Amino acid sequence: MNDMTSHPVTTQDAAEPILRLEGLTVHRGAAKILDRVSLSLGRGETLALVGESGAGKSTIATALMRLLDGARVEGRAELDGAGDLLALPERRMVRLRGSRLSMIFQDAGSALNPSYTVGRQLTTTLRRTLGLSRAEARAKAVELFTSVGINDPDGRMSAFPHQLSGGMQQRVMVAIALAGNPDLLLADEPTSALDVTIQAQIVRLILAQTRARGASCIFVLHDLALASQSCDRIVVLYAGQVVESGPSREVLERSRHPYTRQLKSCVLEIGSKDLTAPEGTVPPHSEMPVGCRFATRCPRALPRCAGEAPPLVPARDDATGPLDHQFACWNPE
Ligand SMILES: Nc1ncnc2c1ncn2[C@@H]1O[C@H](COP(=O)(O)OP(=O)(O)OP(=O)(O)O)[C@@H](O)[C@H]1O
Repeated sequence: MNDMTSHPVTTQDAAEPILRLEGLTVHRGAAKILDRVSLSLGRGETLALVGESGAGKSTIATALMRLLDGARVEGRAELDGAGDLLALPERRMVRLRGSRLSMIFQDAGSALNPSYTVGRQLTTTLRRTLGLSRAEARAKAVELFTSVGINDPDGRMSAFPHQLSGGMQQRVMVAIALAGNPDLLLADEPTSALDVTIQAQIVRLILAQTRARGASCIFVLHDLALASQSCDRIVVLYAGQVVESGPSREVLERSRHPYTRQLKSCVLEIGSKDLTAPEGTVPPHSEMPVGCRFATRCPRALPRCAGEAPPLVPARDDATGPLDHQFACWNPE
């Protein structure tokens, strides 16, 4: 089993937030896919979004990139020095994508363009984001391929995506995401399409490269053990709402929300991989309770929980800010 406590606790005095997300709400028709999600990310910090399938993790990342289609989005996402990502004109977003913020998608095989060599896809990004000449972009591409662990980087420049393994394709995606020196990386379960043996390597690679550049990263993961080992902070989502958040070690060792406890016990029982969901199912959007959304599955539910949604509150009396440990529960552990 993984050592879930090995990662250092990040302090709240981490630098000024690079991202402040406030009240992100996403509607699809009558369904509220995300409900007032707020989080802060310090410069150079790594944050994991954790929760079962359907919790809304990918929706947060995609909303930040402004790549959600067919959804109504409310809230603010203040990226330091750039303004509110949710309100900027599209032409500003086009410039920011790849240069200030980049996304690494779940399945590199479908995110890469099958018709162009991977070298061309990387050099195109380098030329667009850094304004390099053709020769400069090629040299930089080889350097980037080397830094993400691609063997024979020069030779691989002329490979098409289908000629590479899944792990290599994801390394190419990482190189493309890093090309414009973004200060915020969004990694959406970047290893879900890969063999278990390759998954940890890719997660480590992304975090090492993020840290080496002093960038920040939001990692979408559903493996709580991997999240706590690798990221500074954790945000636990349930049915589109934040139920607990804070420094990884605190959230893990002093979990207050019964759902976090259940996620944790699943990991402890099963080992680090293959997280199965806690017992029961998330209510469908059409039947979402008005009170705590977890109440229908919660072993500690009180009559109050069904009718009144609990607010996020600090886990400790001496808590001072949004980077502290917080939870939303009327009857915490
Ligand atoms: N394009 C879409 N059209 C309609 N509903 C969608 C769409 N994309 C996501 N949803 C719904 O939004 C909710 C949140 O989905 P999302 O993919 O963000 O969850 P997730 O936590 O990332 O799950 P997973 O781990 O399975 O990727 C789900 O109920 C999903 O069915």
